[in-house]
Amino acid sequence: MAKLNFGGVEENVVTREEFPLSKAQEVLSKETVAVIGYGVQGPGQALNQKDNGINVIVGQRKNSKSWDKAVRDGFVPGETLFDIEEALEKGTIICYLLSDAAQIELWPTVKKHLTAGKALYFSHGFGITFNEQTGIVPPADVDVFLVAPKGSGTSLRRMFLEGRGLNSSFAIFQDATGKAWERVIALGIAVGSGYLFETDFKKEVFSDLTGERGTLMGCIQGIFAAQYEVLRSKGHTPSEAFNETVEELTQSLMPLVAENGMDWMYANCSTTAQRGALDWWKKFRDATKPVFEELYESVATGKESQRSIDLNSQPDYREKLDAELKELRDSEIWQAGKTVRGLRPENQTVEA
Ligand SMILES: NC(=O)c1ccc[n+]([C@@H]2O[C@H](COP(=O)([O-])OP(=O)(O)OC[C@H]3O[C@@H](n4cnc5c(N)ncnc54)[C@H](O)[C@@H]3O)[C@@H](O)[C@H]2O)c1
Ligand SMILES: CC(C)(O)[C@@H](O)C(=O)O
Ligand SMILES: [Mg+2]
Ligand SMILES: [Mg+2]
Repeated sequence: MAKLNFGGVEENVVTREEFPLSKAQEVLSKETVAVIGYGVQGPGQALNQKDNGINVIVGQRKNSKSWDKAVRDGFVPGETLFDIEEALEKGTIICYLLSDAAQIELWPTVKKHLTAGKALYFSHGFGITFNEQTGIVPPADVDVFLVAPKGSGTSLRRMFLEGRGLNSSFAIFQDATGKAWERVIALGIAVGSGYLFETDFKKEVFSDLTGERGTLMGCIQGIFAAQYEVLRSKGHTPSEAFNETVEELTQSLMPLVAENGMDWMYANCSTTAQRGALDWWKKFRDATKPVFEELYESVATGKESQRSIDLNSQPDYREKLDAELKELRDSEIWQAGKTVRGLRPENQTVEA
């Protein structure tokens, strides 16, 4: 592993130079990688592995939309696409990419097919860390590890097609064969990771649940809503409020942060903006830090995982979820956003 300096802290990471695709192909040459589940991560990981020359098959419920999508994506029924049980039987590495809640339901079936020497692969530490809630306890004679791409499966695939890579963490929970390290790293490279950083199952799930409830999704939606509502209540138009809250951030400023960091983005704004943003960021940090502490605690005590399991197991959960998402979609801010996106020059049809 390469030892690199991350802001003064040394970390061991795996880069693509150090562990090239050719090495991953060699390590996985005798394996059948069975990707179980074809939702969001399933397609990204299965297609990237397929394009990277790995022997990958997909296991998915027949007569489902995801089965049809797998067929459209080039997986062939009876050759590289099977129902879940058949894929579990054929796979030497089982990539368990059902939703975290569905993993609980299917676990007895998966366990049955985990014969000695196989590997069980996750993209989340959820099932293993919260095993008192999930009942997922693998047999001792299989490897158990994870590669957790730090982003959506949609981005994993898009970035792969653009010749880029999405960073992933990796962790080994159980090394029964003595080959867990090379197997997990090979898979991490094959699914299209940028670089791989080491974690453990508990840290992965604690950070991931915090991140998605926090700055990546929950918190960002919360602060968007707060600023938008204040601007609207003070008489600003939806167009002004949306541009000043979301559009400028995603289209202009975050790409600058992605390219060269926050200080560089600051340096490319006016001295007036810099002064104000330097004055105000610590107030926002101090206002939100207690909420992040509360959130982390809720994750670490198992409250968040239990809530997710309980709600997902309700028979009408899908409809309730759709209603909540519709409320978000129908809110003024995101309806205004729809109009704004439609006005981006690249989204407008050219008139004759
Ligand atoms: N969504 C992401 O981009 C993302 C990112 C990083 C990690 N992960 C992790 O990857 C794993 C897969 O997540 P996902 O978002 O791709 O899952 P998902 O919610 O998209 O579901 C995946 C598949 O599960 C199948 N499924 C659902 N219920 C089922 C059941 N009862 N029986 C059989 N099949 C069932 C669906 O048909 C679908 O093909 C999870 O552990 C998740 O935490 C996801
Ligand atoms: C894409 C995310 C938010 O990073 C992932 O953690 C998920 O659960 O979908
Ligand atoms: Mg997550
Ligand atoms: Mg995540």
